[in-house]
Amino acid sequence: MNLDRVITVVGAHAEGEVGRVITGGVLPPRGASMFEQMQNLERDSAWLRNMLLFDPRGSVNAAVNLITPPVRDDADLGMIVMESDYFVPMSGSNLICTVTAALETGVIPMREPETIVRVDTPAGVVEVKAECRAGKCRRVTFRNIPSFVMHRDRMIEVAGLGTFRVDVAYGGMIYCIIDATDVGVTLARHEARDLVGLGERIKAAAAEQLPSVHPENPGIHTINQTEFAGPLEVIDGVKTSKNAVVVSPGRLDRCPCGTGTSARLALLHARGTLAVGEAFRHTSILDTVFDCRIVETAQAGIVPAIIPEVSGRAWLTGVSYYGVDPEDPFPEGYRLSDTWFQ
Ligand SMILES: O=C(O)[C@H]1NCC[C@@H]1O
Repeated sequence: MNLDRVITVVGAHAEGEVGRVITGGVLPPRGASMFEQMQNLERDSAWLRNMLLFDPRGSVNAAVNLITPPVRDDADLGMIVMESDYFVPMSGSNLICTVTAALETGVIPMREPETIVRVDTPAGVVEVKAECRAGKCRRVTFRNIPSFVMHRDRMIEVAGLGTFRVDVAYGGMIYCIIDATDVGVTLARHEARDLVGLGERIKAAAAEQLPSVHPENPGIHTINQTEFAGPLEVIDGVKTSKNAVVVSPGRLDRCPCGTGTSARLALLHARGTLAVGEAFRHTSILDTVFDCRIVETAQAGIVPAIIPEVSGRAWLTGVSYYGVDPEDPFPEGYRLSDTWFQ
Protein backbone atom coordinates (compact mmCIF):
# COMPACT_ATOMS: atom_id res chain seq x y z
CA MET A 1 0.00 0.00 0.00
CA ASN A 2 1.28 3.46 -0.90
CA LEU A 3 -1.04 6.18 0.35
CA ASP A 4 -0.66 9.89 1.08
CA ARG A 5 -3.15 12.01 3.01
CA VAL A 6 -4.68 9.11 4.94
CA ILE A 7 -7.95 10.25 6.48
CA THR A 8 -10.19 8.32 8.89
CA VAL A 9 -13.88 8.60 8.12
CA VAL A 10 -16.82 7.18 10.06
CA GLY A 11 -19.76 6.40 7.76
CA ALA A 12 -23.28 7.23 8.95
CA HIS A 13 -26.75 8.04 7.71
CA ALA A 14 -29.50 10.07 9.34
CA GLU A 15 -32.96 8.82 8.39
CA GLY A 16 -31.47 7.67 5.06
CA GLU A 17 -29.23 10.65 4.28
CA VAL A 18 -25.49 9.86 4.14
CA GLY A 19 -23.27 12.07 6.32
CA ARG A 20 -19.65 10.92 6.62
CA VAL A 21 -17.62 12.15 9.56
CA ILE A 22 -13.85 12.78 9.53
CA THR A 23 -12.37 11.70 12.83
CA GLY A 24 -8.67 11.78 11.98
CA GLY A 25 -6.00 12.93 9.56
CA VAL A 26 -7.09 16.54 8.96
CA LEU A 27 -5.84 19.54 10.92
CA PRO A 28 -8.49 22.09 11.93
CA PRO A 29 -8.56 25.16 9.68
CA ARG A 30 -7.51 28.55 11.03
CA GLY A 31 -10.06 31.26 11.75
CA ALA A 32 -11.40 33.41 14.57
CA SER A 33 -14.95 32.06 14.15
CA MET A 34 -16.43 28.83 12.83
CA PHE A 35 -17.74 30.77 9.84
CA GLU A 36 -14.24 32.06 9.06
CA GLN A 37 -12.85 28.54 9.49
CA MET A 38 -15.45 27.22 7.04
CA GLN A 39 -14.53 29.91 4.49
CA ASN A 40 -10.81 29.18 4.92
CA LEU A 41 -11.37 25.45 4.53
CA GLU A 42 -13.43 26.02 1.38
CA ARG A 43 -10.79 28.34 -0.11
CA ASP A 44 -7.63 26.45 0.88
CA SER A 45 -8.76 22.84 1.14
CA ALA A 46 -11.32 22.24 -1.59
CA TRP A 47 -9.10 19.22 -2.41
CA LEU A 48 -10.36 17.60 0.82
CA ARG A 49 -14.02 17.85 -0.24
CA ASN A 50 -13.13 16.81 -3.80
CA MET A 51 -11.04 13.85 -2.69
CA LEU A 52 -13.70 12.51 -0.30
CA LEU A 53 -16.92 13.35 -2.16
CA PHE A 54 -16.18 13.15 -5.87
CA ASP A 55 -15.68 9.85 -7.74
CA PRO A 56 -13.83 7.50 -7.38
CA ARG A 57 -13.65 7.74 -3.55
CA GLY A 58 -17.04 9.34 -3.01
CA SER A 59 -20.33 9.63 -4.83
CA VAL A 60 -23.04 12.19 -5.41
CA ASN A 61 -25.23 11.03 -2.53
CA ALA A 62 -23.04 12.05 0.41
CA ALA A 63 -21.75 14.96 2.46
CA VAL A 64 -18.66 14.95 4.63
CA ASN A 65 -18.19 16.64 8.00
CA LEU A 66 -15.07 17.79 9.79
CA ILE A 67 -15.04 17.67 13.58
CA THR A 68 -12.92 20.53 14.95
CA PRO A 69 -12.15 22.00 18.34
CA PRO A 70 -14.91 24.54 19.05
CA VAL A 71 -14.06 28.23 18.81
CA ARG A 72 -16.49 29.23 21.55
CA ASP A 73 -15.69 28.33 25.14
CA ASP A 74 -19.28 27.26 25.82
CA ALA A 75 -19.30 24.60 23.07
CA ASP A 76 -18.11 20.97 23.16
CA LEU A 77 -17.17 20.42 19.55
CA GLY A 78 -17.02 22.22 16.22
CA MET A 79 -18.50 20.96 12.95
CA ILE A 80 -17.90 22.07 9.37
CA VAL A 81 -20.20 20.57 6.72
CA MET A 82 -18.91 20.02 3.21
CA GLU A 83 -21.55 19.29 0.57
CA SER A 84 -20.74 18.61 -3.06
CA ASP A 85 -21.30 22.19 -4.26
CA TYR A 86 -21.27 24.24 -1.06
CA PHE A 87 -19.66 24.39 2.33
CA VAL A 88 -22.81 25.20 4.31
CA PRO A 89 -23.24 26.95 7.68
CA MET A 90 -25.43 24.19 9.15
CA SER A 91 -27.07 20.91 8.19
CA GLY A 92 -29.52 18.88 10.27
CA SER A 93 -28.79 15.40 8.96
CA ASN A 94 -25.05 16.05 9.10
CA LEU A 95 -25.31 17.31 12.68
CA ILE A 96 -27.23 14.15 13.67
CA CYS A 97 -24.58 11.96 11.96
CA THR A 98 -21.70 13.94 13.48
CA VAL A 99 -23.01 13.83 17.05
CA THR A 100 -23.89 10.13 16.76
CA ALA A 101 -20.43 9.31 15.37
CA ALA A 102 -18.65 11.50 17.94
CA LEU A 103 -20.49 9.81 20.82
CA GLU A 104 -20.32 6.23 19.54
CA THR A 105 -16.60 6.39 18.71
CA GLY A 106 -15.62 8.20 21.92
CA VAL A 107 -14.58 11.57 20.45
CA ILE A 108 -16.72 13.01 23.24
CA PRO A 109 -17.88 11.11 26.33
CA MET A 110 -21.33 9.52 26.24
CA ARG A 111 -23.53 9.90 29.29
CA GLU A 112 -26.64 7.74 29.61
CA PRO A 113 -29.56 8.24 29.43
CA GLU A 114 -28.85 11.69 27.97
CA THR A 115 -25.80 13.59 26.73
CA ILE A 116 -26.03 17.32 26.09
CA VAL A 117 -23.61 18.45 23.37
CA ARG A 118 -23.18 22.06 22.31
CA VAL A 119 -22.00 22.10 18.72
CA ASP A 120 -20.20 25.18 17.37
CA THR A 121 -21.25 25.54 13.73
CA PRO A 122 -20.61 28.33 11.20
CA ALA A 123 -24.30 29.26 11.68
CA GLY A 124 -23.99 29.55 15.49
CA VAL A 125 -24.06 27.25 18.49
CA VAL A 126 -26.63 24.46 18.29
CA GLU A 127 -27.67 22.69 21.47
CA VAL A 128 -28.13 18.97 21.08
CA LYS A 129 -29.77 16.41 23.33
CA ALA A 130 -28.63 12.89 22.53
CA GLU A 131 -30.64 10.02 24.00
CA CYS A 132 -28.16 7.24 24.73
CA ARG A 133 -28.66 3.66 25.89
CA ALA A 134 -26.34 0.66 26.07
CA GLY A 135 -23.46 2.53 24.43
CA LYS A 136 -25.56 3.68 21.51
CA CYS A 137 -26.91 7.07 20.58
CA ARG A 138 -30.60 6.37 19.93
CA ARG A 139 -31.95 9.79 19.00
CA VAL A 140 -30.60 13.30 18.47
CA THR A 141 -32.76 16.35 19.11
CA PHE A 142 -31.34 19.77 18.34
CA ARG A 143 -32.38 23.38 18.82
CA ASN A 144 -31.39 25.10 15.65
CA ILE A 145 -30.25 28.66 15.09
CA PRO A 146 -32.83 31.46 14.54
CA SER A 147 -34.72 30.62 11.35
CA PHE A 148 -36.78 33.13 9.40
CA VAL A 149 -38.59 34.02 6.18
CA MET A 150 -36.66 36.13 3.65
CA HIS A 151 -39.28 36.46 0.86
CA ARG A 152 -42.95 35.54 1.07
CA ASP A 153 -45.37 34.77 -1.75
CA ARG A 154 -43.13 35.99 -4.55
CA MET A 155 -43.64 35.13 -8.22
CA ILE A 156 -40.62 33.92 -10.19
CA GLU A 157 -40.27 33.17 -13.86
CA VAL A 158 -38.58 29.84 -14.59
CA ALA A 159 -37.40 29.78 -18.20
CA GLY A 160 -39.37 27.32 -20.27
CA LEU A 161 -41.58 26.27 -17.34
CA GLY A 162 -43.66 29.32 -16.43
CA THR A 163 -44.35 31.54 -13.44
CA PHE A 164 -44.49 30.08 -9.94
CA ARG A 165 -45.21 31.32 -6.43
CA VAL A 166 -42.32 30.66 -4.05
CA ASP A 167 -41.08 31.62 -0.60
CA VAL A 168 -37.48 31.94 0.52
CA ALA A 169 -36.50 31.07 4.09
CA TYR A 170 -33.36 30.46 6.14
CA GLY A 171 -32.86 27.52 8.50
CA GLY A 172 -29.05 27.21 8.51
CA MET A 173 -28.88 27.58 4.74
CA ILE A 174 -31.24 29.37 2.37
CA TYR A 175 -34.17 27.54 0.76
CA CYS A 176 -36.49 28.39 -2.11
CA ILE A 177 -39.73 26.69 -0.99
CA ILE A 178 -42.40 25.80 -3.52
CA ASP A 179 -45.68 23.91 -3.12
CA ALA A 180 -45.35 20.48 -4.73
CA THR A 181 -48.90 20.68 -6.07
CA ASP A 182 -48.07 23.91 -7.97
CA VAL A 183 -45.63 21.98 -10.13
CA GLY A 184 -47.79 18.86 -10.39
CA VAL A 185 -45.69 16.49 -8.28
CA THR A 186 -46.69 14.24 -5.38
CA LEU A 187 -43.17 13.58 -4.00
CA ALA A 188 -43.37 9.87 -4.80
CA ARG A 189 -40.11 7.92 -5.10
CA HIS A 190 -40.47 7.46 -8.87
CA GLU A 191 -40.44 11.26 -9.30
CA ALA A 192 -36.93 11.61 -7.83
CA ARG A 193 -35.11 12.22 -11.10
CA ASP A 194 -37.70 14.74 -12.36
CA LEU A 195 -37.68 16.60 -9.05
CA VAL A 196 -33.94 17.09 -9.29
CA GLY A 197 -34.08 18.72 -12.74
CA LEU A 198 -37.03 20.86 -11.78
CA GLY A 199 -35.53 21.88 -8.44
CA GLU A 200 -32.24 23.01 -9.91
CA ARG A 201 -34.01 25.20 -12.49
CA ILE A 202 -36.25 26.74 -9.83
CA LYS A 203 -33.26 27.40 -7.58
CA ALA A 204 -31.32 29.14 -10.36
CA ALA A 205 -34.31 31.36 -11.20
CA ALA A 206 -34.97 32.22 -7.55
CA ALA A 207 -31.31 33.01 -6.90
CA GLU A 208 -31.32 35.46 -9.81
CA GLN A 209 -34.70 37.08 -9.12
CA LEU A 210 -34.81 37.09 -5.31
CA PRO A 211 -31.53 38.31 -3.80
CA SER A 212 -31.35 36.96 -0.25
CA VAL A 213 -28.81 38.01 2.38
CA HIS A 214 -28.71 37.02 6.04
CA PRO A 215 -29.34 40.16 8.12
CA GLU A 216 -26.52 39.41 10.56
CA ASN A 217 -24.00 37.67 8.30
CA PRO A 218 -23.57 39.07 4.78
CA GLY A 219 -21.41 36.01 4.01
CA ILE A 220 -24.65 33.97 3.89
CA HIS A 221 -26.22 35.10 0.64
CA THR A 222 -26.88 32.14 -1.63
CA ILE A 223 -30.12 30.25 -2.17
CA ASN A 224 -28.59 26.80 -1.73
CA GLN A 225 -31.49 24.46 -2.32
CA THR A 226 -35.06 24.02 -3.54
CA GLU A 227 -37.58 22.52 -1.15
CA PHE A 228 -40.77 20.98 -2.55
CA ALA A 229 -43.39 21.25 0.18
CA GLY A 230 -46.10 18.62 0.22
CA PRO A 231 -49.64 19.32 1.47
CA LEU A 232 -50.15 19.73 5.22
CA GLU A 233 -52.38 17.05 6.76
CA VAL A 234 -53.31 16.13 10.30
CA ILE A 235 -52.30 12.50 10.93
CA ASP A 236 -52.92 10.99 14.39
CA GLY A 237 -53.49 14.51 15.67
CA VAL A 238 -50.11 15.82 14.40
CA LYS A 239 -49.64 18.33 11.59
CA THR A 240 -47.65 16.34 9.06
CA SER A 241 -46.19 17.03 5.64
CA LYS A 242 -43.86 15.35 3.20
CA ASN A 243 -41.06 17.33 1.57
CA ALA A 244 -38.24 16.80 -0.88
CA VAL A 245 -35.13 18.96 -0.96
CA VAL A 246 -32.85 19.05 -3.99
CA VAL A 247 -29.21 19.14 -2.91
CA SER A 248 -26.95 20.72 -5.52
CA PRO A 249 -25.62 19.82 -8.01
CA GLY A 250 -28.74 17.68 -8.26
CA ARG A 251 -29.91 14.81 -6.07
CA LEU A 252 -32.60 14.41 -3.46
CA ASP A 253 -32.05 14.66 0.25
CA ARG A 254 -32.97 11.21 1.55
CA CYS A 255 -34.01 12.50 4.97
CA PRO A 256 -36.64 15.15 5.83
CA CYS A 257 -33.84 17.79 5.82
CA GLY A 258 -33.19 19.52 9.16
CA THR A 259 -32.32 22.96 7.82
CA GLY A 260 -35.12 22.77 5.23
CA THR A 261 -37.50 21.77 8.04
CA SER A 262 -36.33 24.77 10.08
CA ALA A 263 -36.95 27.08 7.11
CA ARG A 264 -40.41 25.55 6.63
CA LEU A 265 -41.26 25.91 10.34
CA ALA A 266 -40.42 29.62 10.05
CA LEU A 267 -42.71 29.89 7.02
CA LEU A 268 -45.58 27.97 8.66
CA HIS A 269 -45.28 30.23 11.71
CA ALA A 270 -45.23 33.40 9.60
CA ARG A 271 -48.40 32.20 7.85
CA GLY A 272 -50.13 31.54 11.17
CA THR A 273 -50.36 27.81 10.39
CA LEU A 274 -48.12 26.51 13.20
CA ALA A 275 -48.00 27.89 16.75
CA VAL A 276 -45.07 27.86 19.16
CA GLY A 277 -44.94 24.45 20.86
CA GLU A 278 -47.23 22.71 18.36
CA ALA A 279 -45.97 19.35 17.05
CA PHE A 280 -45.01 19.09 13.39
CA ARG A 281 -43.88 15.93 11.59
CA HIS A 282 -41.83 16.30 8.43
CA THR A 283 -41.36 13.22 6.27
CA SER A 284 -38.95 12.47 3.44
CA ILE A 285 -39.14 10.88 0.00
CA LEU A 286 -38.27 7.61 1.84
CA ASP A 287 -41.06 8.28 4.38
CA THR A 288 -38.50 8.67 7.16
CA VAL A 289 -39.43 11.18 9.86
CA PHE A 290 -38.16 14.24 11.74
CA ASP A 291 -40.36 15.21 14.69
CA CYS A 292 -40.27 18.95 15.21
CA ARG A 293 -41.71 21.98 16.91
CA ILE A 294 -41.07 25.67 17.30
CA VAL A 295 -39.49 26.22 20.72
CA GLU A 296 -39.87 30.00 20.89
CA THR A 297 -39.81 33.15 18.83
CA ALA A 298 -36.52 35.01 18.37
CA GLN A 299 -34.84 37.68 16.25
CA ALA A 300 -32.19 37.54 13.54
CA GLY A 301 -31.02 41.13 13.66
CA ILE A 302 -34.24 43.08 13.15
CA VAL A 303 -36.00 40.19 11.42
CA PRO A 304 -38.56 38.13 13.40
CA ALA A 305 -37.41 34.52 13.66
CA ILE A 306 -38.20 31.26 15.43
CA ILE A 307 -36.05 28.66 17.19
CA PRO A 308 -36.81 25.25 15.67
CA GLU A 309 -36.38 21.91 17.41
CA VAL A 310 -35.77 18.91 15.16
CA SER A 311 -35.43 15.28 16.22
CA GLY A 312 -34.15 12.28 14.25
CA ARG A 313 -31.88 9.25 14.35
CA ALA A 314 -28.61 8.16 12.77
CA TRP A 315 -26.87 4.84 12.33
CA LEU A 316 -23.16 4.20 11.74
CA THR A 317 -22.33 2.27 8.57
CA GLY A 318 -18.60 1.61 8.91
CA VAL A 319 -15.15 3.08 9.31
CA SER A 320 -12.92 3.78 6.32
CA TYR A 321 -9.42 5.03 5.65
CA TYR A 322 -9.24 7.14 2.52
CA GLY A 323 -5.97 8.15 0.89
CA VAL A 324 -4.32 9.09 -2.38
CA ASP A 325 -1.77 6.93 -4.16
CA PRO A 326 0.88 9.43 -5.38
CA GLU A 327 0.53 7.88 -8.86
CA ASP A 328 -3.26 8.20 -8.95
CA PRO A 329 -4.27 10.44 -11.89
CA PHE A 330 -7.37 11.54 -9.94
CA PRO A 331 -6.16 12.74 -6.53
CA GLU A 332 -9.07 15.18 -6.37
CA GLY A 333 -11.54 12.94 -8.14
CA TYR A 334 -13.89 13.83 -10.97
CA ARG A 335 -17.61 14.31 -11.68
CA LEU A 336 -19.35 12.76 -14.68
CA SER A 337 -22.82 13.75 -15.81
CA ASP A 338 -24.16 10.17 -15.81
CA THR A 339 -24.55 10.40 -12.03
CA TRP A 340 -23.54 14.03 -11.31
CA PHE A 341 -26.12 16.53 -12.52
CA GLN A 342 -24.00 19.31 -14.08
O1 LIG B 1 -30.73 17.94 7.05
C1 LIG B 1 -30.23 18.86 6.41
O2 LIG B 1 -30.23 20.02 6.82
C2 LIG B 1 -29.61 18.52 5.11
N1 LIG B 1 -29.65 17.18 4.62
C3 LIG B 1 -28.90 17.17 3.36
C4 LIG B 1 -29.06 18.56 2.86
C5 LIG B 1 -29.10 19.43 4.12
O3 LIG B 1 -27.77 19.73 4.42
